[in-house]
Amino acid sequence: MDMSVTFGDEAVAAEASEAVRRLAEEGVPQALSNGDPTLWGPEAESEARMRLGWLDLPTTSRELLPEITKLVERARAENLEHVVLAGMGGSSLAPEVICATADVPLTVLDTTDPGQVRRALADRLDRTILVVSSKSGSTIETDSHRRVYEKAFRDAGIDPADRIVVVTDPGSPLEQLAIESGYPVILADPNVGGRYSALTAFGLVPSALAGAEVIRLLDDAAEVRPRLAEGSEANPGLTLGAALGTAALAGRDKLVLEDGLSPINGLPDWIEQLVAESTGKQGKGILPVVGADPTEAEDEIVAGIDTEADVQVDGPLGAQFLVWEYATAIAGRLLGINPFDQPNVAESKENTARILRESGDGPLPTGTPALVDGPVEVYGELPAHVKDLSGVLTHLLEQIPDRGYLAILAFLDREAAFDVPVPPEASFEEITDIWAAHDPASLQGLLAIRTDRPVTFGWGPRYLHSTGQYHKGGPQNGVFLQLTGAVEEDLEVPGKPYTLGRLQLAQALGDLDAQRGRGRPALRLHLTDRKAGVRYLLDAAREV
Ligand SMILES: O=P(O)(O)OC[C@H]1O[C@H](O)[C@H](O)[C@@H](O)[C@@H]1O
Repeated sequence: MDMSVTFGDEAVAAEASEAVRRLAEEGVPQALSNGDPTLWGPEAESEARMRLGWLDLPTTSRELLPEITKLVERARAENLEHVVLAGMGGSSLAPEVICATADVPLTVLDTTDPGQVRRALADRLDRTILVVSSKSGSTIETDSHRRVYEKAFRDAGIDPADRIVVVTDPGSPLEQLAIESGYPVILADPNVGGRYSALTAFGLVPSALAGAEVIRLLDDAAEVRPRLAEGSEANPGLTLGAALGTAALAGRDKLVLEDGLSPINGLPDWIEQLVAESTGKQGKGILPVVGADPTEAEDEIVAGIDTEADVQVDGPLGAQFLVWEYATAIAGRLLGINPFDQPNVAESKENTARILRESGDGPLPTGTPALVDGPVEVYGELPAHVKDLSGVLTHLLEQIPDRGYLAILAFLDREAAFDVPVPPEASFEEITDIWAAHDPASLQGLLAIRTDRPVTFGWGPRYLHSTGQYHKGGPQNGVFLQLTGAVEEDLEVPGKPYTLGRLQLAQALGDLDAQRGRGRPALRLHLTDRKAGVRYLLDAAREV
């Protein structure tokens, strides 16, 4: 299957074609293909100089294959069939889509929800292999997962050194720890940023362990690679980047991502991080909208993966990764931003660290609820006429400005809905209905039909490493609805003064501080009983 970018929207096609011509005249496609770090201006140059390694990965990553094969053979020989990946953002989003597309099971831990981590721990610990992936080697969630698993392995009489594999950058504190602990380390290419790292060790190692055929990804990427030097619409990365960039400049800066019934499963979540973190800064950016239907709003453009849309991007997964990365770099140039930094991500992390530090052993600074409706407490400022939960939701929707959006950010257990018992004779449709009725993510669809503005949904803290950059650094027209929940059974983080549940709440509060500090409307709904709270909230949304 060949990589292609085609258009269902003539206006987008015409703008893109004109921009392709201009960019070609300026020599941009050739320069990008050659790894020229000057394409994003003098301020971005030093960062870009060490962030363009992704262009060579279809060739350079092949060096990893013998090492990966050895790891896979060892895991097979020891019957380690449950592959758990601890990694945030760029360190887990690519393996998630690679494994979903290959239809091989991978348990991804990119959460601080104690229930979700407990579920992973309870699943075949005796046959678990844990991949600890972190480029920086200092990400708090990933560090916590490693600590939790080390203890669990030891408690079960298993040597962690037999079960933990580390993927990190050379020289990181995690590399050092791995060496000291006797964990095998696969070093990733340091000249590739996290969200561009799908075809590095970060994408390949966990995916191969889970059973995906990773060489195919490199072969498919290698096949499209020569076209990325071309100065014409035969260059799919140039065409896609020109379309995204010119559409955003013309005001169509909400990018609805659809993968329909495509054989590629879940790529929009990966694109979401790439596009949001790369472009959402200096008050500019492209907002990816995943999991929602197009609204036909004027500021929207729809991209389809192997699916008819304004811009349709067809091709195999390995080539898609490379083409979207190239396109994002092109769109970044057109928008006049540095697509390789994430200047606002640290802010929420710092807020969280401060909140944990200042609260010591005492309660976290949650404040007092402005309203309590059933199992839901509402934190934040509310006008006097708002008396119940559906009033709260209506109030939030009314606050979305022109060209703005609502972001639902759920610091909850992403898998909890699937634990709900289903009758043994239930049909597939009945089962999915039961799940949806217990899934906080259903709130996105329920609120989306009550506004003509985009509604996004992100799981916390996962989104902090993805759209969180856009929410803080992009155009300031977001309205934020946070969901948190009471913790029934918490989990210690060995060697740390916080539990996972405490960390999770501190992360929510830290990001809320960042949004409120910018004057954005932001409310936190706290579910004092999670299961009842989700149902109550979804019912309230139906009444809006
Ligand atoms: O791989 P790590 O260093 O643990 O980083 C994981 C993620 O964390 C940060 O928040 C960055 O903004 C992301 O781009 C990155 O993918």
